Amino acid sequence: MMNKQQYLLYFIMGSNNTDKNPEDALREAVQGGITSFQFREKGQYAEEGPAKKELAGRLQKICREAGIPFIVNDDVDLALELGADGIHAGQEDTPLVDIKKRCPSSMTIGVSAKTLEEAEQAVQDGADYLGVGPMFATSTKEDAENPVGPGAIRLLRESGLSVPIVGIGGIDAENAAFVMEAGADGVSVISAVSRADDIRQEAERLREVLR
Ligand SMILES: Cc1ncc(COP(=O)(O)OP(=O)(O)O)c(N)n1
Ligand SMILES: Cc1nc(C(=O)O)sc1CCOP(=O)(O)O
Ligand SMILES: [Mg+2]
Repeated sequence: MMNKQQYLLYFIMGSNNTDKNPEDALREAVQGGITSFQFREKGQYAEEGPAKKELAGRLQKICREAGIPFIVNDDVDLALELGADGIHAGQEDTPLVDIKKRCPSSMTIGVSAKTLEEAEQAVQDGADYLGVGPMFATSTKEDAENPVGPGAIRLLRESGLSVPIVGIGGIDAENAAFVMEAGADGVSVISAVSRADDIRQEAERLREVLR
């Protein structure tokens, strides 16, 4: 199970989120201080089948060696086959109750929520953390909704939710503080880190803001 500190800088990446070799990109992000990683292999040119599993295994190994939780996006079968540390599911993905039936209790289960109703339902169904977004405009997720802003996290906290929360969507070193001030335990980022010229330096810059 992930501890609260591990949500601080939650990096997400698939092979199409970087022009670099994904293993090199992840290694650089680890050196820069990311605290957890989600394998999100989807969209154009995404690997599938055995190639997806092999890539996931190579990235999982890097996380293991660094002592960083390795979370799989959407794909419960892959998470179980690899013995991942967790799984993240959106509102349109495998229902949380089904994930809970299949996965060991040691696995961290994250759920996307952008409204109080979705968040309360997810917590009631046993989510270990919530991913709330988009905080800001993003072009990384093709089907992203309109930004809900850090206010969405503030609302969840004011409503009494104490579950770990990460903000996601359009977050970078310039705006991450607004997400934390709203009550988040951490930020989830893709492009701010994966597309940086110097991935290690950008992760370090984010860690500076988050500390
Ligand atoms: C930490 C975190 N929060 C939210 C999401 C988004 O999940 P979802 O809505 O299922 O969208 P996809 O990522 O599957 O496109 C996430 N992946 N991680
Ligand atoms: C994967 C994802 N989920 C979102 C949500 O709002 O649930 S926004 C998003 C994309 C995050 O990428 P970037 O950091 O490059 O904006
Ligand atoms: Mg999903």
